[in-house]
Amino acid sequence: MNDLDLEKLRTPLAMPAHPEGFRSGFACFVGRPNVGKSTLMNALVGQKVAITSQRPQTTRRTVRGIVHRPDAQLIVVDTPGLHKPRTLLGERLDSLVRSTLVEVDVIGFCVPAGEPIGRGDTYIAGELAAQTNTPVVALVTKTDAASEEQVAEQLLAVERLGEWSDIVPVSAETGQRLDVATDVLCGHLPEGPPLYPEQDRTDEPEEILVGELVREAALEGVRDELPHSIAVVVDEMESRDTAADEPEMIDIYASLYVERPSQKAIVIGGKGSRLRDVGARARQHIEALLGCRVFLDLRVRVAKDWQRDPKKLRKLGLDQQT
Ligand SMILES: Nc1nc2c(ncn2[C@@H]2O[C@H](COP(=O)(O)OP(=O)(O)OP(=O)(O)O)[C@@H](O)[C@H]2O)c(=O)[nH]1
Repeated sequence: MNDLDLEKLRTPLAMPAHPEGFRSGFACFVGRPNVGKSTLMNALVGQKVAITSQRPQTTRRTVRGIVHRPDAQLIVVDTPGLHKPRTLLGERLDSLVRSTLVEVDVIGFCVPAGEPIGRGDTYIAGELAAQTNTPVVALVTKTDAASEEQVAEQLLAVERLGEWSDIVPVSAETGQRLDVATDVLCGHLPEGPPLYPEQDRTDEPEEILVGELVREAALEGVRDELPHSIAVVVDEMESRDTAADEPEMIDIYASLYVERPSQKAIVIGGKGSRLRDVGARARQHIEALLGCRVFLDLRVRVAKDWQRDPKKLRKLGLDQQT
C-alpha cells in the first residue's frame, strides 16, 4: 500500500515549462527514533504531512512530503527511526528503512544537538558508510534546545562520526537554517522536471493521513509500552448527503487496535472520557486537513499481540515488505 519503488515515481508529469537547470528527486531522513525527523520534514514541506510525538518510534510508515521551490522539487521520504529490532514490527521497520536508503538521491542523517552521540548514532553512521553511492548530509537537529557551545561541540562530534557531504545545524521549531538545509539537499538532486503538481504537499492518501492523526491524538499522554501497541485503521470515510445550503460534512469510522483488553480499558478511560478527548483532538486536526466538518466515530478493538503476528500486521497495513 505504501509503494517504495521510487523509480516508478520518477516519471515526470506533463508540466508547464520549468526553468533550465531545474532539479528534482528524493531525500530521506534517517536517525535514531525521536531525533526530530518527522518534525523536520513537516517544517520543510510547510504542512503537517507526518505525525510526531515525544514517544520514540512514532513513525511506522515511509511518508513522502513534497518541498516546492522555483528551481527544484525535493521529495522527502520520512522513515521510521532505525534501532535494534526486538519485535517483528521492529524488523519490518528496519528493512523498510534499508530498502529506502538505496533508492534516494541524498540522505539526511539526523542527530540532535543537545544529546551526546550514542551507540544508536554510531550504529547508523556505520550503516550509512556502506551507502557509498549516495551523498549523506548530516543534519544536527533541535539546535533551539541546545546552547551555542553544545551545538558547536556536536558539529565536531558528528564530523568525527563519518564522511558527510555537508553538516547543517537546523531547528524545525524556530525555522533556523531550514533554507540552508533545503539548499544543500536540493544541490544533490539530479536535473529533471517536477514530479508532482505544485499544490501537492504529500502523496499519502487522505485515509492514511486521517488514521495517522487519530493515532497521534491517541498517543498523547499514554505511558510505557502502550504507544507502540496502538494501530489505527480507517474503516469508512464518506461524504454525507447534505442540503445545498448546508456545509460539507464527512463521516469517518475508525478502529483503534490495541494488543490486550487491559490496554483497551486505558485507551477508553473512565466512562469513555479519554476516548472522547482523543476523538475531539483528532477531529480538530482532521477538519483542518480536509477543510470541512467531520463526524468521527472511534472504536477500540483488541488484536492480540498484533506486533508479532505477520497476518495481523498485514491487516493493519503495516506489512509493507510483501
Ligand atoms: N525543541 C525542539 N524540539 C523538536 C524539534 N524537532 C522535533 N522536536 C521534538 O522532538 C520530538 C520527536 O520529534 P519527531 O519529529 O516525532 O521525531 P522522529 O525522529 O520523527 O521520531 P520517530 O518517529 O520516533 O523516528 C517531538 O516531541 C518534537 O516536538 C526542534 O527543532 N526543536
